[in-house]
Amino acid sequence: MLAAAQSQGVDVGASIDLGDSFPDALAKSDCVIDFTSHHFTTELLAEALKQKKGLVIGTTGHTNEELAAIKDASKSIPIVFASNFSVGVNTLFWLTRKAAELLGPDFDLEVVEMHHRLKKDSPSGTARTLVEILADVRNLQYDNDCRHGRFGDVGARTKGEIGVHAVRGGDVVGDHTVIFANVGERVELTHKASSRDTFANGAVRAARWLDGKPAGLYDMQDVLGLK
Ligand SMILES: NC(=O)C1=CN([C@@H]2O[C@H](COP(=O)(O)OP(=O)(O)OC[C@H]3O[C@@H](n4cnc5c(N)ncnc54)[C@H](OP(=O)(O)O)[C@@H]3O)[C@@H](O)[C@H]2O)C=CC1
Ligand SMILES: O=C(O)C1=N[C@H](C(=O)O)C[C@H](O)C1
Repeated sequence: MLAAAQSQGVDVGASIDLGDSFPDALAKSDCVIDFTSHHFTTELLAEALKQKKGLVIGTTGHTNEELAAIKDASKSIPIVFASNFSVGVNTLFWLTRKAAELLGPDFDLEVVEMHHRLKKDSPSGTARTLVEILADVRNLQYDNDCRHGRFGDVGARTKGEIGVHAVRGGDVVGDHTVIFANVGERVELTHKASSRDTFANGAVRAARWLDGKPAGLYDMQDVLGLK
């Protein structure tokens, strides 16, 4: 993260003393860039609200309650919340919506993601966002209509399901493929990240963009002007 910030001309000199606690560090900061665990989200929101600081949240794997708390906090502070900070994946989000609209309801929808062996949450936040985009186009819902993998005598695929499959191994930075499959043809949209710097650079860009923004819930598409 520090290297990425430096590459964007941000002063990350070793002389900056952020103190020994999160509240101390936050008091000396303009905003927080959060890539931790969703278990930290409640504490993060409480302190940011107390100190009226903006947030850039990249952490994934939140519960519905934590997602609701982020939305609620954004009524008081500006928050950029993005499952993926890369320019490529945000373009994939845009392309996925367009392809789903153009290909229409006859195409079966499946999302496959692969990440390094240390990743704790599944499916990835990016895969979840992709499914949410597809669900939005099809008038489906992530919680009800997303099928997480298949095992056993589950029967034939139904039209109203969107499959999502999480593969884990090695040091894979992050691969995502959206499959649109019909009888006789299929379209696949794939993004592969090869360096984590792409996420760090995007998060620093989001933090700069956030400066001076009013309270609200923003995403990386807002930062990149893709909306
Ligand atoms: N939106 C995006 O573009 C991206 C999002 N991510 C997401 O970011 C998150 C972190 O991923 P990754 O960096 O691989 O994970 P790591 O486990 O490598 O790092 C997480 C860091 O957060 C710290 N941390 C965890 N829990 C807490 C807590 N409760 N309080 C304070 N610090 C905590 C850990 O400290 P310690 O080691 O001491 O436990 C560690 O330094 C994941 O949800 C991941 O999906 C990742 C990359 C890109
Ligand atoms: O944990 C990771 O590594 C990543 N997490 C994010 C996600 O869950 O989508 C983004 C990226 O794919 C890397």
